[in-house]
Order: sequence, then structure tokens, then C-alpha cells
Amino acid sequence: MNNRQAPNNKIVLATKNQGKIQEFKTLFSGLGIEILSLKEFENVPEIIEDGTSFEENAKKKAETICQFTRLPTIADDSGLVVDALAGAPGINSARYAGENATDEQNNQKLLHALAGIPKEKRKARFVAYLAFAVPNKETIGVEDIVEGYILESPRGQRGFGYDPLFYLPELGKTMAELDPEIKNQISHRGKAMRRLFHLLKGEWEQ
Ligand SMILES: O=c1nc[nH]c2c1ncn2[C@H]1C[C@H](O)[C@@H](COP(=O)(O)OP(=O)(O)OP(=O)(O)O)O1
Ligand SMILES: [Mg+2]
Repeated sequence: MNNRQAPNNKIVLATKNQGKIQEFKTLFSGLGIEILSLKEFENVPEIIEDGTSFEENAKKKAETICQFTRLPTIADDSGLVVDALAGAPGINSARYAGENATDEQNNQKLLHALAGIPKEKRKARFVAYLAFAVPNKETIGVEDIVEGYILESPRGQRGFGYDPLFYLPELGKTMAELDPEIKNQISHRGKAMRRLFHLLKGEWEQ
């Protein structure tokens, strides 16, 4: 049996973010793999996201939780990169308005930071780095992005995080106005997960 095969078809998702958990459950549905999030474990070690890149933080999350659970573990480190803000909030997206900031507070801070900046200069991208850690193996990772613009006020009720401010010109909608399946088709996270499936497919089929 290959080391990266999922024992008992369980994979741990190293996050407590309910929005991410929901999206990953949809991405894995029908594959016969059970996704366990950190909500299903007790005494989970605290992970300080002190890396200097999405990759470093994702690998730290995946490896810490893999050591703790001894199960194959996926971690997602993601965020919003805004050109007019020199790449901010970037890897600090979750903590943009403070350590325990709500999505609402982060969105407000983003709107203030971009006040007065015209539409064509509000270009941004979501980035997701997914790290996959297995006991005694080198961690692998993939990254993907989706490009859009930051609106001047929120639109839509779905999704999470910065979704209500993130406008997709091709669709004429914000991320928060998309059906969850459509978001997974076009999102940074959905695209990165399909890359990871592709990478692992060969190994799981051996
Ligand atoms: O599809 C998305 N739609 C909207 N916003 C998003 C998305 N993807 C990431 N984001 C934002 C939310 C959060 O402000 C930050 C992720 O921060 P990040 O540290 O990776 O996640 P987190 O702290 O919420 O959960 P955890 O670290 O336990 O996985 O980027
Ligand atoms: Mg985080």
C-alpha cells in the first residue's frame, strides 16, 4: 500500500473555518472519502500562522495536524491580494482588522483602505495554497488563483470572508452571489483542489 493512500478513506481538513469545510465537503462528495475537520477533534494544538507565504503557513498547518492525528491531512492557507494595496491583506487576510476580526470587520477595513480608488484600479485575486501531509512523507502542495475586482459595497449572501466584495466581471456577479457548485468550479480553492486530486490520482491508483 502506498504511503499517501488514505487509510480507511479518511482525510483530515486542518481548519475550523466553516466556509472552507463546506466547500471541501462538496469537492470530496461522491469520492468515498470522509472529511474530518478540526471540529471533530479535541485538544487540537494551536497553530500560529507566522510564515511569510501562503505555502509556509499551509505546510505548517498540514504538518502540525498530521503529526497530531497521524492521518493524511489537507490544510488551506488562502487570502485576498489587492494590487492597489501592494498585495495586502494577503497572508494576513484573516487577521486584517485584528487578531479575532470577523469577516464583516475585515470587509469594512478593506473598503476604507480602497476608498476613493476608481473601479479599474481595484483589481484583486484570491489565492489558495493547499498542502497535503502524510506521516513520514514529504508534504506536497499546489496553488491556484481567481482574479476579480473589489466592489464599493457588498453584494450577495453566500460564501464567506471577502466573497461579497469580490466581483467576477465574466459572470457579472460577486462570489457571494454564486451557487456553491459554481463557486467551486471557478474559485482559487476549487481549482487548487482539482490540481491536488490530479497529483494524488496516480498515487492512489497504484
Ligand atoms: O473563498 C474565499 N472567499 C472569501 N474569502 C476568502 C476565501 N478564501 C480565503 N478567504 C479569506 C478569508 C480569510 O480572511 C482568509 C483566509 O485565512 P486562512 O488563515 O487561510 O483561514 P482561516 O484563518 O479562516 O482558517 P484556517 O487557518 O483555520 O484554515 O482569506
Ligand atoms: Mg488561519
